[in-house]
Amino acid sequence: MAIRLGCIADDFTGATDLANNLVRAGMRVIQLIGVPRDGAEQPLHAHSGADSEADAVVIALKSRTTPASDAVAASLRALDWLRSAGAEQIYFKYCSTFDSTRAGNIGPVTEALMDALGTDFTVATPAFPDNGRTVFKGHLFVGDVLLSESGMRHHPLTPMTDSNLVSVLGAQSTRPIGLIDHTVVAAGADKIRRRVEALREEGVGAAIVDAVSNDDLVRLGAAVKGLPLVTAGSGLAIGLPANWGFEPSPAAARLPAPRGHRAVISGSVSDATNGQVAEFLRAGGPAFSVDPLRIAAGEDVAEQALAFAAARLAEGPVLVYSTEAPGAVKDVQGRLGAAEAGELVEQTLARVARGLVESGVRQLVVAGGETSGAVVRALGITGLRIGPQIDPGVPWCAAALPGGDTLHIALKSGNFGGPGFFTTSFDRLTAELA
Ligand SMILES: Nc1ncnc2c1ncn2[C@@H]1O[C@H](COP(=O)(O)OP(=O)(O)OP(=O)(O)O)[C@@H](O)[C@H]1O
Ligand SMILES: O=C(O)[C@@H](O)C(=O)CO
Repeated sequence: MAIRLGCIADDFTGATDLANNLVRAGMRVIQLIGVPRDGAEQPLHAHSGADSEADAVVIALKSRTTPASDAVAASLRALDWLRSAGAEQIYFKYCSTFDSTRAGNIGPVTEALMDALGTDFTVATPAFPDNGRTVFKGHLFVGDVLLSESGMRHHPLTPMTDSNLVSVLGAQSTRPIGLIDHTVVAAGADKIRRRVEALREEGVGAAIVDAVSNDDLVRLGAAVKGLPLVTAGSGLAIGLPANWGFEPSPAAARLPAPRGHRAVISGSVSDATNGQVAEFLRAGGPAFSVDPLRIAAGEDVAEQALAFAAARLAEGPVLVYSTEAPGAVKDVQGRLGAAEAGELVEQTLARVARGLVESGVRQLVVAGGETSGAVVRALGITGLRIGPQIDPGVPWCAAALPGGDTLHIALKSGNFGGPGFFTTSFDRLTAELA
């Protein structure tokens, strides 16, 4: 089997977000957790818990905040794998809030991929209008405010204090960065292509592209047909599958029927997840709170959580969460150290995930990018087949557990999902696939 589109994503939940948009536009997609070690021959069904057919493969890396040289090396390994699997075009996926620093990693990875592909031009747009991310005159908006006025300005690792993406990407790149603005994008694919040629002649290496609507992304998608490399958030994915003749079809999202118990593990501390936990508690769902200070004091909190869950799994989804409001998280971080607190919580939630699966959970929602990485690794999952969307950016997926069983799993990025996500996601799975 040869794939059409090969994708490299800089984190786990971001990879699923991209895969979701490709599936919605008609491609069958498999997401791999890291670059497979055994090379291109490795059968994809070993990763996905379903058949091996895929039109696109998304390789999920953890390269958003690593040193730039590590991110480049991992991305080039992923590129090699995707090219040997037949990929005709490469898509580098980063965050819709352009999470990066002056050192990278969006610029360095983009330029390394351009060099390896021998291409002199690419596009860059984090626009994802379905989730409120739009780019206008090169400036990124999150909802109604500029990126630099959004919560992202306080991000601990990648504080985003400049909304002008031409200057943000310029600071991370050796090549000149240009702009394809909304007047060009609105005029259609031919006009965009002509602007690309003009920028190329000026020696521009990459252009930020305005997009304020899905229609803009569809026009851009048509215009970048045949470009060896595109770079974007997940939004551009809605415009690419049509270049190979794919059309939206429920068949692209088909997964095996769900079975087994249901659970939610939440280690995300974002505003959206805090709201989802509050809504689950308000509705009276069974929930166990993981307290990092008790883990640090030596209590076996994972065991306590599993005992709590075992008695309630038959009732419906059980939630195990460490999610707290920013003030409480800061307090814990002040006492334990931010990295140490994160590590303790991730290890505990990963053990809880293993125990829940041993207790028969086969439908699992995980909230938080880092948390998802820890859980997926603990469960020995190496790949996911992408199924139907729950909310923008979050699909259900099927994974093969090491014993051969299928686990339905949804990896929710911290900021995504509606307030009722922790219950509606299961209703959605039943409605779509049962
Ligand atoms: N109560 C808590 N106190 C301190 N740290 C916590 C607490 N709960 C979770 N954490 C840690 O905070 C980090 C949250 O990161 P994670 O990526 O999982 O979620 P997020 O940042 O909200 O989501 P995303 O990255 O998808 O936007 C993890 O390392 C987690 O272990
Ligand atoms: O693009 C986004 O916002 C998400 O897919 C993501 O990358 C979250 O980490």
